[in-house]
Amino acid sequence: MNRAMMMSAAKNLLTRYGSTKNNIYRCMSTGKLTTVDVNEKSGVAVLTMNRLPVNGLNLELLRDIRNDIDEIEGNKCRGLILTSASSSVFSAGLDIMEMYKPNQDRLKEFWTTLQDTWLALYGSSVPTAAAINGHSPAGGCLLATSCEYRVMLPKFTIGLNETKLGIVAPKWFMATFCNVLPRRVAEMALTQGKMFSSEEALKVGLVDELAQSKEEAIEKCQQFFATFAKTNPFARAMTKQQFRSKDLQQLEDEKAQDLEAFLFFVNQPSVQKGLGIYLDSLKAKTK
Ligand SMILES: CC/C=C\C/C=C\C/C=C\CCC/C=C/C(=O)SCCNC(=O)CCNC(=O)[C@H](O)C(C)(C)COP(=O)(O)OP(=O)(O)OC[C@H]1O[C@@H](n2cnc3c(N)ncnc32)[C@H](O)[C@@H]1OP(=O)(O)O
Repeated sequence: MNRAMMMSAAKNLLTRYGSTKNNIYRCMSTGKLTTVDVNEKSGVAVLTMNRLPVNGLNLELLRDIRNDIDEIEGNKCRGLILTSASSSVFSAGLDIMEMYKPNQDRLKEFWTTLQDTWLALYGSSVPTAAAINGHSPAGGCLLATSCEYRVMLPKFTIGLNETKLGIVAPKWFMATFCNVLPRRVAEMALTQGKMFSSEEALKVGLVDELAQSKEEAIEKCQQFFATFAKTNPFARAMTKQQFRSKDLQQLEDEKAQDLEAFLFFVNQPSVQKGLGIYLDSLKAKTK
């Protein structure tokens, strides 16, 4: 982050926090595939993904999440908890149908919206946490690890499994993973396409706590936010942004090249073939 960007971020944060210390704000749901509920007392917003059955991240769901994050930031919420309306899947990751035999204009829009959603979530000045109440592969894991804290229910799985699908996680997926895990653990897991059980994820630090129910997970996320009670919100947000600025700046600088690499990669006949086989295997499971 250069000096001008830092000053502008500081100005935004001062405007947000300057005179609002003890007030409670209300946020409103913006999306059709998401809901946002704000706890009137704590000011914490719960953003629920609601594209059942598996919260596949298609263009419309990503747009809704992105708009919600902007609205939660704008409404001066005290925290953002990301969770799912499904009782078994947090998010199945990117909707593979967006990448398989794609319409090229939509494909571009899809990837650009994913980039923007990540920039908004990873760079959010609002404290963020994920209540992971179901499986969370690939893009689902990206969303969860973009948050500052993770609480997961037992007996589910989480990880970046891209290599198992014959695709390569982009650099910013890897950076997000490395922000949570020791580099060696991250490299091993990424190259193996490893999906961690909830219990394994806790052990390596991919998640911070386990909870027995969604309600308990949300409560634990709220408790995490409470640890900031005696900190200055502006100083907290600036500190977070400085920790993450290198990763954020890298994607900002390379957005166009990243899009080009994605389009080139996804349009390779071998990748299309692999995605087709993977989709068939998923569908065969349900027959
Ligand atoms: C040199 C290169 C340099 C740089 C690289 C440049 C570019 C990189 C290029 C690409 C990067 C892309 C990064 C990709 C990220 C992703 O997120 S890819 C998606 C990965 N996701 C998965 O692998 C998860 C697959 N799903 C599951 O494992 C399971 O569905 C589940 C564990 C999540 C849930 O299990 P169940 O509850 O049993 O549900 P079902 O399996 O029965 O599924 C119900 C229904 O949903 C369909 N479905 C599931 N997941 C997806 C999905 N991700 N996309 C689309 N559709 C999905 C499934 O087929 C079922 O459909 P129906 O049979 O009901 O029609």
